[in-house]
Amino acid sequence: MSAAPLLNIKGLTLRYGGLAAVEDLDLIVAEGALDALIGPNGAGKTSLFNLISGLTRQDDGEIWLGGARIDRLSPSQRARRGLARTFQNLRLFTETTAIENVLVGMHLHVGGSLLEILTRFGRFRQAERAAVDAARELLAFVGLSSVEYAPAGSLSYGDQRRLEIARALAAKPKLLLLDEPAAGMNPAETAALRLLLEKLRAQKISMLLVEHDMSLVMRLCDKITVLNFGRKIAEGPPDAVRANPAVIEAYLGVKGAAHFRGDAA
Ligand SMILES: Nc1ncnc2c1ncn2[C@@H]1O[C@H](COP(=O)(O)OP(=O)(O)OP(=O)(O)O)[C@@H](O)[C@H]1O
Repeated sequence: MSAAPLLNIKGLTLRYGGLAAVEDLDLIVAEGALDALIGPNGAGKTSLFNLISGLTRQDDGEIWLGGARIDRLSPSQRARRGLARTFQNLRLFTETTAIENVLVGMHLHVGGSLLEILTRFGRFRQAERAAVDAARELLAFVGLSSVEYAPAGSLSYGDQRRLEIARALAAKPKLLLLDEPAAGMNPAETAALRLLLEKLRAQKISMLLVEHDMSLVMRLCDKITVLNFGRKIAEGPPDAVRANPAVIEAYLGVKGAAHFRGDAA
């Protein structure tokens, strides 16, 4: 039995001149799913994340979230509808503390501008106490309790990635888009990330992740969609995708079929 679609993408197309970065793409993320989007460099993964989150506008097609069409909304309107994302290149406020970074992610719910939250100003003071408690809980959830008041930029790379996830979670998203969450992580950090994503799945947060770490993707995800040159070339559970000849061929020039065994390299 398949769950209702939370994200429903229909015929999505984005062109840069003569090049289709994303072409006639259909994609569904079901409620509660933990799905992955993979493909060789330049396949269109980041372009698709930018389209979903509203940083880029499509040339064709539709994006629906929770039964409402969102593809004409601004990024912040989409965020208010329950969409959150992390970025391939971290986008934390490095000079401010970990907890303040989470509080910034919460501003959709607490009310008030970034500046007002950071300066603890005016009528937001009352809401602030509850927000700080919630931010603490989120930091504990991702395993960062011990560094609440450390500047974000002083944290290890793996901790900064987890802080980005905490900040994204602060907006209470229905769907979390994770752009290469394991990039640059050591094996211990990747193992901790995997546990974190499993905890999020247990909390019924739907996730779509772009990830090059095949071991992580193969072990963790319900469904994998494979892009190549902007088009979907395969989709299905990990076992089916890793055995798919079109997928192996798409990666052959990159790292070869061994890429898909899901073994730690
Ligand atoms: N702003 C842009 N202008 C022109 N072409 C672009 C632009 N952004 C992306 N592209 C092209 O669109 C295609 C898809 O790029 P995209 O970055 O989405 O791929 P990707 O799958 O995320 O790659 P990677 O794994 O390297 O991050 C590529 O051919 C890329 O060169």
